[in-house]
Amino acid sequence: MTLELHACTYAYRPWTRPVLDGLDYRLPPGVTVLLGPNGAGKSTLLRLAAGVTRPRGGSVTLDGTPSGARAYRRAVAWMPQQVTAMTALTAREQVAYTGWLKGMNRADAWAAAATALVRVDLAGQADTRARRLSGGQLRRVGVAAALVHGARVLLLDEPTAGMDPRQRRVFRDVLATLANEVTVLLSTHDVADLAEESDQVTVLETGRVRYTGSTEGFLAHAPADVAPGRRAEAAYTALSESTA
Ligand SMILES: Nc1ncnc2c1ncn2[C@@H]1O[C@H](COP(=O)(O)OP(=O)(O)OP(=O)(O)O)[C@@H](O)[C@H]1O
Repeated sequence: MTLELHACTYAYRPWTRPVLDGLDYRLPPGVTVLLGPNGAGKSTLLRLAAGVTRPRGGSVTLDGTPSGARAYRRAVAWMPQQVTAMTALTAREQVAYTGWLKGMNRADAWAAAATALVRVDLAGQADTRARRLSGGQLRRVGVAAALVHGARVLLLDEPTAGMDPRQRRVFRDVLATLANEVTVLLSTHDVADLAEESDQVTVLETGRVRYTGSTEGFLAHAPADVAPGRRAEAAYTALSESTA
């Protein structure tokens, strides 16, 4: 299962400097955490990988299937940075609707939505209108929607933003169970929280891959005397401060 961006260029406006300029990126199996400062291009990369945005140049493929294809859309799930509550729908309806949009029949989508909500610890709110949920709960609806149709690649844009510590823990547990099933790329600013639990780390800076490789290799950038719980942050800082 190889998701690949090849020579991808993307600018939000034709006259502005591209956010990504000829980017080559290959997503390895397992869980990869995508780090980088504000504006580095993480969301843009995720949107291109999700096929919701088309590159101006280059290609995005999954085992050779182009991102515009229906098979690609079924295989890849994307959770946007802003999860929007669908007015009038309950949490379960919103998740089921995503499954239906991805090609599931209504009955399967309805059943899978319940299972996905259990996985993100939101079964108790299944019948609550999505617009009444808190920001953190709504993000969990977004995670459930990404899980509902059995995608093989999950692209999650800051999934833990706004979650309280308990919900972060739930999310990390979900991630641990997913690790053997699917390929995950998730962006986060919670360096300490997630980077040490991932298989790989990618650091993006001004649209360029500053580091991509094993989490172990990433952590090795931390100074030797750093306490174990602080290694990810220290490694990230060291990488950001070193010259390219
Ligand atoms: N809709 C848009 N229109 C114009 N420019 C945009 C738009 N979305 C993003 N950009 C610009 O593209 C660049 C990359 O943004 P992007 O959201 O991909 O970065 P990011 O790494 O996800 O940042 P953050 O950590 O703040 O979410 C930034 O300079 C941003 O201002």
